[in-house]
Amino acid sequence: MALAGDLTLDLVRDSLIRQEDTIIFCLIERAKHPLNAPAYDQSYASFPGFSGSLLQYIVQQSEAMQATAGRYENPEESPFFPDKLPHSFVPPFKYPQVLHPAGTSINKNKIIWDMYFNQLLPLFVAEGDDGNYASTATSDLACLQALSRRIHYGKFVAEVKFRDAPHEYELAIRAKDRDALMNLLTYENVEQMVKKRVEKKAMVLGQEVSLGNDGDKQARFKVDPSVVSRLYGDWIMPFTKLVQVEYLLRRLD
Ligand SMILES: C=C(O[C@@H]1C=C(C(=O)O)C=C[C@H]1O)C(=O)O
Repeated sequence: MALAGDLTLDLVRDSLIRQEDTIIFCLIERAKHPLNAPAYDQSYASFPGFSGSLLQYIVQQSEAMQATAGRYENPEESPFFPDKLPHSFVPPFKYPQVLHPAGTSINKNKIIWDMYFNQLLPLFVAEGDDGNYASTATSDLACLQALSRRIHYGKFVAEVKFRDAPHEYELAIRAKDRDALMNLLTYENVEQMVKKRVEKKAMVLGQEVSLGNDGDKQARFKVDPSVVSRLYGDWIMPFTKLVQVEYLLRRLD
């Protein structure tokens, strides 16, 4: 969603809520396949002129192709391999200038990548190997992009919170007081609601749907709803808040 100048916290929250659906659908798609370890093994395949795993190959090549089609011109998008990107060939679109320009330099994709592969993936995919490595890596890319977009959306969250209470934020920014900024931007009640809502969405969006009588069937979900709640509580929201603090620290530059 492109945000106009009349950015409000409600609009920003609406976008975050819609992005929950995207993230859960992406996880459901990835969970179709087992772990498929060779996709992440550097020694499994060699691509001409490229060193890395099949997954890295798919991510870097896809990002490069999407960059030529203008994906990273949008301030809501952050690439995983920013050093390797070609220029866009499409006519520039006038995205509303909402963020302070220093926001562009914030990119937390390294910690998102590590969290996704080292912590999250083993929690929601089965062990095993079905050989579908290209499709698996494509699903991983979709998950990574959805998580990255959501977490970097913290820049917009921070901007709107700053505009709503500039004096309070300015004091903490000038004192470079990260703890004070964290306290100002944290809403515990919102976070509890988010965790409950994503757990419920994982149940609704990931349920088995059949035409028979479902009443006596044990509920089975394509992705464990408690994992989705944990993903938000342990990683997505803390990382989004980290983006918010880092953005605010640069907001008066
Ligand atoms: C995004 C917000 O800011 C903070 C971060 C949250 C998140 O990442 O979902 C939720 C609540 C706040 O603690 C918000 O207030 O909506």
